[in-house]
Amino acid sequence: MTDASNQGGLLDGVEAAAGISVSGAASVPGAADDRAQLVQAGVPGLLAAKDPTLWGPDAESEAKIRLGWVDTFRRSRDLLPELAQLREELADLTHVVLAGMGGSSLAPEVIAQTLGRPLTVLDTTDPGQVRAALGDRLAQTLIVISSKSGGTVETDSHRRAYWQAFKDSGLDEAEIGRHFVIVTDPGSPLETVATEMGAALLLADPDVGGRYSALTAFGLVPTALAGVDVAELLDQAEALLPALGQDSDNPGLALGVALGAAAKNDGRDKVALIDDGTGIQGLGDWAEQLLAESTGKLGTGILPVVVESPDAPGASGEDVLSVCLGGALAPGTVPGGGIQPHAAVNGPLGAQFLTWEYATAIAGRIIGINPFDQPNVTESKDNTKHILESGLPDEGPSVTDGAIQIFGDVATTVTEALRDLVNGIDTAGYLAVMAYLDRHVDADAAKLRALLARAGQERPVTFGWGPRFLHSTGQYHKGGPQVGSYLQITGVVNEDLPVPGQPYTFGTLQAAQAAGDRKALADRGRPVLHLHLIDRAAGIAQLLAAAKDLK
Ligand SMILES: O=P(O)(O)OC[C@H]1O[C@H](O)[C@H](O)[C@@H](O)[C@@H]1O
Repeated sequence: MTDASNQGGLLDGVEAAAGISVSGAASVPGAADDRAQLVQAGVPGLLAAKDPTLWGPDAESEAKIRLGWVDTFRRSRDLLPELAQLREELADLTHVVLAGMGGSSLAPEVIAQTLGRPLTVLDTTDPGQVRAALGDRLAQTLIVISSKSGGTVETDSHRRAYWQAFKDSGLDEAEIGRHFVIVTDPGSPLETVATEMGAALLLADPDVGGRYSALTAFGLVPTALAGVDVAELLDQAEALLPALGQDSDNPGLALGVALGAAAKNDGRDKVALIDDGTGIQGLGDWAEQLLAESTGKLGTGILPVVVESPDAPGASGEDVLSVCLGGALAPGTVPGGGIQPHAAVNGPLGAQFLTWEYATAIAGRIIGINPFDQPNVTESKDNTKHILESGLPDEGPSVTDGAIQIFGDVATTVTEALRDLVNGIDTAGYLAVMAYLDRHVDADAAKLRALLARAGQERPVTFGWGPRFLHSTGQYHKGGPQVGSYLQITGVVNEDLPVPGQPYTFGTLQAAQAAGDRKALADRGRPVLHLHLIDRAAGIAQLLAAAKDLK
């Protein structure tokens, strides 16, 4: 392993096109050779032309129906007139809520946050968070139900809860239908449901997988309804496409080679996605799903680690490729205040989406996996289904320390349990913090990531809200290298919420999701510490204090 960090103010080698620049990527050891091989095989041009053979015969049938993202911006333009009309017809519904998991909500969240339009994103089963959304400006709410498969349990539960809430508010069925917009793939069960509900229906590009769907109806419908000028994003992607077919001046190729070569040749199989603070908000969370689900399989993969800022713990490390991402810096510049990254990706959001998608497909070819499947995602879902049918596991805490119950015979205090977990992280491993909590009310729980990274002997630490991360890093945890340690945090539910028409509540569903994933991880023999907060605010404060104490 060599130190590819750059100590100067500028990163070596800038590759730029259509406003997007990738700097520094060429300095990754082995990158030049990997790139030469790709160029010799004609890969840049073939990928831009959607050749499904690039990942080998096993991946070919899937790749055939999953490369639409390359030029989906063309087909997405067909949505624009309908979206403009819908926005006009529904102008009185000023509070736009999006219910969707993983690829059906991560891109719209980045788009809305970055372009400054309000969008409430519901990607949780936490009863408090769902209840708060339902209670917020219901009469003015337009709820977008987004699901590619049409069968995702969280999203179906949100649909049911909103329908019931509108009903309880005194609306008749025709009036309720007007508050719903459905986004799904042609032929999905949700398409039929939309018709039955009398909801507006917008169909997505079926040749694009969920995590590559930023510039399809999944990214565009909720954000356009929230007031974003989405045509601009499509223009930015369109401007980039010609460069993606080239062997040089191709930012997507530069980034993909850097990601793949760092993992394959340089032992840097974790990538820190560092928000450079220049205006694109949440892109790391979106790229996290793209990289984790696309590469984390067959015991290999690239672990994305979303890092809050360049000076946050975990932005660098001996097995970490440090990549700054943002919108406003000039090519070759890096943000001040923190580490010098290996690479920086600057440029407009529409082009960022396409660059990262292309780069992920290139990295997938270099590390030898199919970047379009997610073979292990169903495992936790199946466990959850089974638990919902047979009941939650009958287990009690081994000890209660203050506001926190500790499960498993691991330690007598939270500090001790955390210390043991952190000290036990594998040499090449990582710690994943998985919080099944309300990401607004319990937002402070996310501070654990940096605190544990500081205490974690230079090991990468990721943070995910459950069940949202199950649709993102969850695939990597189960399909990637088996070197993870896991901290699962659950919390008391003071006021549960039924899922209308189902025999379970949101609280039970959330607990079953946590238990299902715990089982999937424990079955692999990985260390899983389960802490349950019997008072959420006090428990989070206690956890943060304990994590601070570790150093
Ligand atoms: O859009 P949906 O079909 O509801 O899927 C939402 C998410 O579900 C699964 O977890 C997939 O692994 C994700 O890639 C997907 O984004």
